[in-house]
Amino acid sequence: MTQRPIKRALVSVYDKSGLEELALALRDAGVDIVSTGSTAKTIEASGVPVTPVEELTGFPECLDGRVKTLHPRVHAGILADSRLESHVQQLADLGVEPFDLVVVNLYPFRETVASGATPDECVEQIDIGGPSMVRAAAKNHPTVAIVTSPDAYGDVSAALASGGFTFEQRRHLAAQAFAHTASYDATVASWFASAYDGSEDGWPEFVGEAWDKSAVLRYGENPHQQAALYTDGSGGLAAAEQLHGKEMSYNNYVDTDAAIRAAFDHDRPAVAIIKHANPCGIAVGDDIAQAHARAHACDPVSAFGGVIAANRPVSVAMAQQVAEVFTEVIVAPGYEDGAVEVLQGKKNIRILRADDLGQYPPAEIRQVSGGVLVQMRDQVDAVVEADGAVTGGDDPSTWTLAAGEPADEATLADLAFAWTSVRAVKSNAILLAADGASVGIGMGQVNRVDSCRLAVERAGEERVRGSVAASDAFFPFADGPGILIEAGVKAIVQPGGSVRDDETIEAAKAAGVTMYFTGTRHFFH
Ligand SMILES: NC(=O)c1ncn([C@@H]2O[C@H](COP(=O)(O)O)[C@@H](O)[C@H]2O)c1NC=O
Repeated sequence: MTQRPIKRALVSVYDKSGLEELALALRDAGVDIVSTGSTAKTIEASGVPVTPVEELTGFPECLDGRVKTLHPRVHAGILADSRLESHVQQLADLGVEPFDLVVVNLYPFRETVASGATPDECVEQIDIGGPSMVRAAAKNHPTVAIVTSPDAYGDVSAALASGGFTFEQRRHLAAQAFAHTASYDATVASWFASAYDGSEDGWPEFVGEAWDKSAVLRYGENPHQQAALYTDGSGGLAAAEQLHGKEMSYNNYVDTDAAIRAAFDHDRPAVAIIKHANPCGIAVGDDIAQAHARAHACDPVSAFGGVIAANRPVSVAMAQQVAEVFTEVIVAPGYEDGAVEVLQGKKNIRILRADDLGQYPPAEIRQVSGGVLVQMRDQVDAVVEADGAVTGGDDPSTWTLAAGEPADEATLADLAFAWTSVRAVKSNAILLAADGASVGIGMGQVNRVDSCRLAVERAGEERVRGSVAASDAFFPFADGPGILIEAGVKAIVQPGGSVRDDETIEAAKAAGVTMYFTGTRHFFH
């Protein structure tokens, strides 16, 4: 279908950015502007003639702005289908002039909720008239162009210069507009559902999420799968700034998220190196370079082509270490002067930065066929401070000594580190640690005894002796601990709770190995 010239526009925007430029462009193109309250005042102040909407409706804006544009003279002007002679005739009979362009953006409901406003203040920010106009204009896209974002004002100027939006452009704008109101309503409905639905089980009857496309990825997990990245606008990895390197792939995102999860569990400077969503090294250190060196030493073979997360700004010393190893991605809250330049020496490394890494919403969602599972996120409360002190719900002071002598301070700090770190390893997970660094990790096995074997084998005879072990869940049999004990592990931390705990405790006692029960497990599938 052909272009439709823009002769009359309705403008009603909460976000006034770019409004003056838009108004000037409309005026220069000879477009009549009708507008609401403070939008009209802003337009007028820029010297552009504007008709207040009250003049059109013959009705004053009232109820603190709850009623401004909710009027047949507005909505008939938006909804008349210019292709239908009957609509054109009816407008003429009613003395209503049609609109060709509607520019609306909505009250900031999400931002108001996030600001900690009272329920009444949040409810007042639910836009009613705005979405009505947006939906009406989007429905009538064969006639009307709908613009919901200041980002599209440049397109309006271009359309004015070229004789109007084409049908395809109006249809595209309509799709954007319906996505905008759907996202807005999902936010409002989720807020109501979680704040007021009154379910006795504590779970809202409705969960709504809206994501906006942020990037088309080269492919998905495999080259034959198409993929894209969508964001919820809350920041995090999906919004991280890329400072260097090739574009992020689907697998890069998955692995980088796993790396962030692993590194940001620790309070001390920490580095996690991930391959295929599992850590091949996690370590804390006095500084970030030391943490990286220790994490890398855990499994240098697997660290090749890995994804690295640091929970502190990357120093030049760390960057120099990283630059020696082929690395897919590095992500950190910042980079000290000169560190990026050192890393850039590697052409392909993707360098990411974000201020808010490690902050996840309290609930997480996983898709299954026909639905989604929603659970509260597994949190780690055990925090190892620089002086080795541990605080929080996974605090060793809450653990039960099940076998052997109480651990000395250094051993207890290592157990706490291992316990915190094993949370980031896919189940069944066994993590061996020494001096604040993993030395052997057994991950993702379908039985715990194989994970023990793998961890011991990865650590090697020398490093396993005198190390400590953490198991993400209880040992169902004494065979797993038997492998760890025989290899020379000096202390073990595990949740406990198996019907055969006695056998495991006996094995530890017999070998003089310290064993703690945490009472908490950290499965990660
Ligand atoms: N109630 C109405 O009739 C109504 N019509 C438009 N609005 C909103 O009012 C805002 C613009 O108002 P103002 O021009 O006064 O700043 C826009 O965000 C628009 O979405 C309305 N406000 C809320 O529903």
